[in-house]
Amino acid sequence: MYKRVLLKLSGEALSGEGGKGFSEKMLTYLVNEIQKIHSLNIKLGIVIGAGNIFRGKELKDFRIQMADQLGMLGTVINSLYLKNVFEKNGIKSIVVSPIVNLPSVMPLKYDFIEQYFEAGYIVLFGGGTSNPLFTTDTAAALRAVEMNADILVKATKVDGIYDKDPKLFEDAKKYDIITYEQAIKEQIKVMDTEAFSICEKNNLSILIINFFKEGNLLKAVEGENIGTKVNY
Ligand SMILES: Nc1ncnc2c1ncn2[C@@H]1O[C@H](COP(=O)(O)OP(=O)(O)O)[C@@H](O)[C@H]1O
Ligand SMILES: O=c1ccn([C@@H]2O[C@H](COP(=O)(O)OP(=O)(O)O)[C@@H](O)[C@H]2O)c(=O)[nH]1
Repeated sequence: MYKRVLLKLSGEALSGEGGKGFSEKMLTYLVNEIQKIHSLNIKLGIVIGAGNIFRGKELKDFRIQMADQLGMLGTVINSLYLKNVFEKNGIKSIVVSPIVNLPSVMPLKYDFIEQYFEAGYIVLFGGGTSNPLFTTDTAAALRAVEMNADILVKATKVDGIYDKDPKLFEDAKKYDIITYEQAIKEQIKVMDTEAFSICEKNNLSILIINFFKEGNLLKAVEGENIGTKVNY
């Protein structure tokens, strides 16, 4: 079983696949999935995207630098939203972010983060990398290395990495394991090259799983053979 986990969730984990905003049904599902792993006493960090609010590249009339700042703020909104939902369900969490100064957002300080983990809090890392032109996949890689995670779990909408996009090609074949070298060479789109590269350089594996299949998150954390593992 993994003991220190960084979980990357798409903003769509809050809205449902392809949706915008927040869905009660999805939030209930998410809390149930998180509760299953939280009870295992693992140190859990979460990076949440903002696809349910803004993705920079979707804002066509904006300069990308501006659009991406909206996206980053969206990740803080989602983190705070999630903190409140967790609180209502008896799960302790704390939002940390380098990009905003709000009463419920703590600064990103390594020593404090360790203390939050020790005290049983889930740490929600908001604000992405704090730079435009990146995505929350890269932020997840960065925070995973910073929190010394033993796995980065990207919980997304496909069952793992395939030889081609499974949403477009019915005959796509799934890999159980793939190396970073292969993932980068084949330009696998399920995660950014920057994220692959950060994890490779820091000897951290990534596990890609389908978030929308009940029980998958628990299986992933328990080390079951699901999804696709990207190894260094
Ligand atoms: N080779 C591939 N294997 C798996 N998924 C792929 C591949 N190429 C493209 N994709 C697409 O990547 C998507 C997941 O990436 P992304 O949209 O960035 O997820 P998220 O919003 O969870 O960060 C999947 O929905 C899938 O359609
Ligand atoms: O380091 C970062 C992380 C995110 N973003 C912006 O925030 C948006 C939301 O993140 P992402 O697209 O990764 O969300 P997801 O698809 O995971 O919901 C991105 O599209 C970018 O516009 C950014 O500029 N820098």
